[in-house]
Amino acid sequence: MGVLVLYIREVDLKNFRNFTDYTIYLDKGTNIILGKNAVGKTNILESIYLLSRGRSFKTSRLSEIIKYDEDNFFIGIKAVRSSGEFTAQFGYAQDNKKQIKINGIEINKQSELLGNIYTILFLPEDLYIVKGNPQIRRNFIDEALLQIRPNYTYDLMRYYKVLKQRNNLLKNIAKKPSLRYTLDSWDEQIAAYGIKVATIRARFVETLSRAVADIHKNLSGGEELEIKYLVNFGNNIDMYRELLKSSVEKDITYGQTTIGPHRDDIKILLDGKAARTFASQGQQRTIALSLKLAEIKIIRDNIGESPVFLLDDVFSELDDDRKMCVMKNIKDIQSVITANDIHMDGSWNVIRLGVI
Ligand SMILES: Nc1ncnc2c1ncn2[C@@H]1O[C@H](COP(=O)(O)OP(=O)(O)OP(=O)(O)O)[C@@H](O)[C@H]1O
Repeated sequence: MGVLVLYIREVDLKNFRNFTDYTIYLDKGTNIILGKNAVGKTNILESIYLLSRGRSFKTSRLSEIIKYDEDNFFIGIKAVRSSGEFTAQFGYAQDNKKQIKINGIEINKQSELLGNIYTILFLPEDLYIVKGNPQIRRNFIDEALLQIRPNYTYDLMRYYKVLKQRNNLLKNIAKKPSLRYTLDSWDEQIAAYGIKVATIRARFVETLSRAVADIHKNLSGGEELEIKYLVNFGNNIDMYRELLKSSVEKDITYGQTTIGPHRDDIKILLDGKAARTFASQGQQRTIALSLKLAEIKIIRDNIGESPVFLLDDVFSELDDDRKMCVMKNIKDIQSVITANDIHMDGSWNVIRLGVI
């Protein structure tokens, strides 16, 4: 892992979404991108995220990002890091060609891009980490782990691969019961990988729960937040194997494995009550924000420097006290915040897009 980027100072965009040729200059601290709807504020966050993670949070098709009627896009980032200037460039042409350069040198594997610029993204829909279904919470944990512990990708991929194979076999057994004897070997594998995934997730949720409690108390003016990883298959491999065995008839009927970490959940408790059903929309948004801030703290503790915090439309539904508290909490890290307007005084860098 290279030296971590301390802060981004410039983003150059060419034919990127609605920008033909645009440069944005950022400060080390809080940056607020102001503008009316559809001027391209979120697109700027998307460009930074793309250079950090190698993919967009809006689309899986890079061709969609190219400005209409053009045939390629380019993003260039200049950053200041302890060892000097750092540059990263990402070019993509219509014919599916990517060109990625770090400090002017072309890299062949996209994975080499990762671990240079760390970002944490907050989107309005992150409210659904609290409010939505368990899959959204699992995704949040998995995404967080991928930045902190890149090898986790392999554990997760192996688990999902075996799960898919077991599910296919369950469907085949329904048609041809004599295949049933082959289940045992899959159960062994699925239990081994499943325990690994759940253990890594549970450990991370414990760390997250410790980190988020103080942050949330501070943001909310005293509310107690607690999160717990809920395993649906017991806490050891023997119990897991037993449960796989005892649910086999149900699994064959549904053609799906009903036990395992792909069904786990993360319980979020606000003052001891389930935040999913009990908390208000503003409280849920504050919880989501606290979780992201806790993620930043964990990355900082692990890596030694803070990620860049990208916040899309964070102020909607937060009252003035909570807004001020958010600004106070992020003042020591680099952040890029989009907003339609801002009615607060502070020493931040304001970038106005379009005519407002
Ligand atoms: N490939 C593209 N080429 C040109 N323009 C595009 C492309 N993709 C998206 N756009 C334009 O980008 C604009 C949306 O930008 P963005 O989502 O960043 O807006 P925003 O400023 O965040 O708005 P809001 O305040 O409503 O969230 C839309 O007008 C859309 O038409």
